[in-house]
Amino acid sequence: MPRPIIVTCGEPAGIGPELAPALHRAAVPFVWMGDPRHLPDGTAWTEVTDLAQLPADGLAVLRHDFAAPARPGTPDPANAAGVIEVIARAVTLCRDGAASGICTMPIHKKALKDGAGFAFPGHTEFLAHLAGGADVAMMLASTTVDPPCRVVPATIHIALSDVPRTLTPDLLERTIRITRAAMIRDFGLPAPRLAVAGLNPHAGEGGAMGREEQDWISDLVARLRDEGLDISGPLPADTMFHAPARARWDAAICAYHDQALIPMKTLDFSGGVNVTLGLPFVRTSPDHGTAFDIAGTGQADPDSAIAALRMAGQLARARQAQ
Ligand SMILES: NC(=O)C1=CN([C@@H]2O[C@H](COP(=O)(O)OP(=O)(O)OC[C@H]3O[C@@H](n4cnc5c(N)ncnc54)[C@H](O)[C@@H]3O)[C@@H](O)[C@H]2O)C=CC1
Ligand SMILES: NCC(=O)COP(=O)(O)O
Repeated sequence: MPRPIIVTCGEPAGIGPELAPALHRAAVPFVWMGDPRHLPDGTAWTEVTDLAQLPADGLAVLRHDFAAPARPGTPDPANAAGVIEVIARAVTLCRDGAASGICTMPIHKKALKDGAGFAFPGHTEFLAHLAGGADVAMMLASTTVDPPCRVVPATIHIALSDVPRTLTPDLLERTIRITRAAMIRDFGLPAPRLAVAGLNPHAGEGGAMGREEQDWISDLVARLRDEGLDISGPLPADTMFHAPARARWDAAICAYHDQALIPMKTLDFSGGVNVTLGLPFVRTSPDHGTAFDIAGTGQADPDSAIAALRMAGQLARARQAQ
């Protein structure tokens, strides 16, 4: 049997735990790690201790006891440490070879900061840290639209006012190279076509609306193209995401979070998958967050989580075949 994917429980007060019973639809061997008290009432689950021996039926649970039960919509600071421990434990299982990847359910960053002093903006940076300081990038990938929309923000969880000084030539070049390597290694595209979004409206319109494109982004893209990369840009971001434009690239490297995530989530919110590129193990996640406003109401759509688990299985198989 292939090694399973670990599904981390995420924030117990969010929608993560209630998505677990639907995940079998991904048709990927997986184990859910968390506190069984946080699963929806009536969930059929079986505790596993050996990842090579999964039960034939019901939800396989790798137990991690938390300090407190969950109250949907209201995170308990006492549970913050457990959320973090589960992620770290999943990484250890991957690195030990017992699991083939991780699919994380959403965390609430502020709840973890307030409850346990979590010092990372999100999973992406925490996982990079656990991997010994890996150079990573965040990709959001659609799964149900054609042509696909795969976007990689070069800057991630920072204030918009900090973007221009944080987006350096070094950061953009590293993000482009991480993206290209992952498209080849993980997505099976030997010659990925990359597009780079401009920072400013109309990609600066020749300096009339901002200078970064003229001052350095164009030169960086030209240098990488001379090196042999199939790369275009800087492109005006407002006209690069409609279907005929997406048909010209396999992944778009964007300047900042919302420039990347708004088009992807608008096109495919229920099929969107968050993938961390550049890690030594596979990690995916649904594109949505903890959705406290609907947690515990039964309204949560499991499709993005199912797509994320399915993609984790695909990426893990691709790596195992290498
Ligand atoms: N991978 C992760 O751990 C992620 C964590 N987050 C975190 O989640 C928290 C809440 O973030 P928000 O910006 O409010 O985004 P959100 O995605 O949690 O919610 C935005 C809106 O979409 C709805 N929604 C989200 N997922 C849904 C689903 N599966 N089915 C039906 N409706 C759904 C919610 O009810 C809400 O109205 C924040 O702390 C954020 O940092 C956000 C994205 C990813
Ligand atoms: N907006 C995407 C997001 O918050 C996911 O962050 P991460 O937890 O995957 O780093």
